[in-house]
Amino acid sequence: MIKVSLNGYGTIGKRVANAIFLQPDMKLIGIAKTSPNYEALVAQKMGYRIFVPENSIKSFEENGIKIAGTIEDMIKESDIIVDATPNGVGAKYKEIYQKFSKKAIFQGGEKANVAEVSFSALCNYDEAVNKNYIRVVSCNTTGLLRTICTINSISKVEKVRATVVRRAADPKEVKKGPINSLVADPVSVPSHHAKDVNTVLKDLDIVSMAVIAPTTLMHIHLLNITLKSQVSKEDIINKFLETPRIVLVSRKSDITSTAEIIEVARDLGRLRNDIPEVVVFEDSIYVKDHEVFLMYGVHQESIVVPENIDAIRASMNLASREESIKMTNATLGIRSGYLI
Ligand SMILES: NC(=O)C1=CN([C@@H]2O[C@H](COP(=O)(O)OP(=O)(O)OC[C@H]3O[C@@H](n4cnc5c(N)ncnc54)[C@H](O)[C@@H]3O)[C@@H](O)[C@H]2O)C=CC1
Ligand SMILES: O=C(OP(=O)(O)O)[C@H](O)COP(=O)(O)O
Repeated sequence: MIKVSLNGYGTIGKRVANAIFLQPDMKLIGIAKTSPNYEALVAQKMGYRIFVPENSIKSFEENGIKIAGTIEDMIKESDIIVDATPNGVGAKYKEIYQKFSKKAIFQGGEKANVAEVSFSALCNYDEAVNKNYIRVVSCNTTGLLRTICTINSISKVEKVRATVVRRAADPKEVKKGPINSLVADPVSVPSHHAKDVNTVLKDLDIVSMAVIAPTTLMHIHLLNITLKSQVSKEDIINKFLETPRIVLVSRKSDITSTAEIIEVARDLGRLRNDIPEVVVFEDSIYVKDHEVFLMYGVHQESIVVPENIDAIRASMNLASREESIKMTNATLGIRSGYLI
């Protein structure tokens, strides 16, 4: 059993901790938090061991939270740490991981150079095998890479033009906006998403533009992909249907929005309404000569969760790409085919 700990128990961290807990080849050592807020109280209720900075022990204990030790204690006890702390904080923690010769998985908010490799399981699992420091790319980049690498397996992708409609905030974030505007973010082109895709697919011709929309549920991507050879709409649909971590919504289900996708997750009783799969609108797939157009939704809070689990296996060389993806999907209930 590989000993794994989770530093930064927020939107991503709480989901990855739960996923680690469910893996048959991993043991969750504990989670680290800095503030004794509701997330720490829930973690305690879940039965996780909680580690905190030395100077915060008193404030946690005053809030009725039992402490298992300091964050350094947790790091020392682990073989590998998943760092899901806020953007830039992971890079500071890297010094501590290095000090104790521990491997670490970072998130997409960190700069690419924090790690030896940026990671997307379907695209470059093998490149990450045995690496000490791996960065799971951001939610939007994970959605882009999963889709592009899948289409590339039926015909070589020569060019991608992507428009990313970003959710403004996660549902729990009370201070973020906008509430009454679409914001070009970044206003400059290309947005950082194309650059981030190039950390994995280094030679791909990709340009992305992004706007932020006042919604919390999901991102939506509008893609225009140029292929080397023409493929049919059916070829693409069939490939998506057999690909793990991609699901389709069809005209039959009458789903045309992120709200309805999340409602299906609620109705299915999925934990936290999570949909780690890329959700492709089947009717948006359109082929014109060598060009493919499509739209899909990305559930920002959960799409990177299976990638983190596979990144741990790659780093520890625990399983092949196929074995790891299969085990992760089975334990987390991640599907292929139609969402409903
Ligand atoms: N929220 C999202 O939609 C996605 C976020 N990411 C990336 O995941 C990373 C984490 O983002 P979120 O989970 O959204 O952030 P978050 O703010 O929800 O969670 C961060 C957690 O880290 C804790 N923390 C803060 N400083 C700390 C420290 N010094 N030591 C230990 N814990 C500390 C906070 O208390 C909080 O619980 C970022 O790199 C982000 O870019 C990636 C994909 C999607
Ligand atoms: O990494 C993300 O988005 P991004 O790929 O658009 O930068 C996550 O959704 C976090 O974005 P945030 O920095 O707006 O919280």
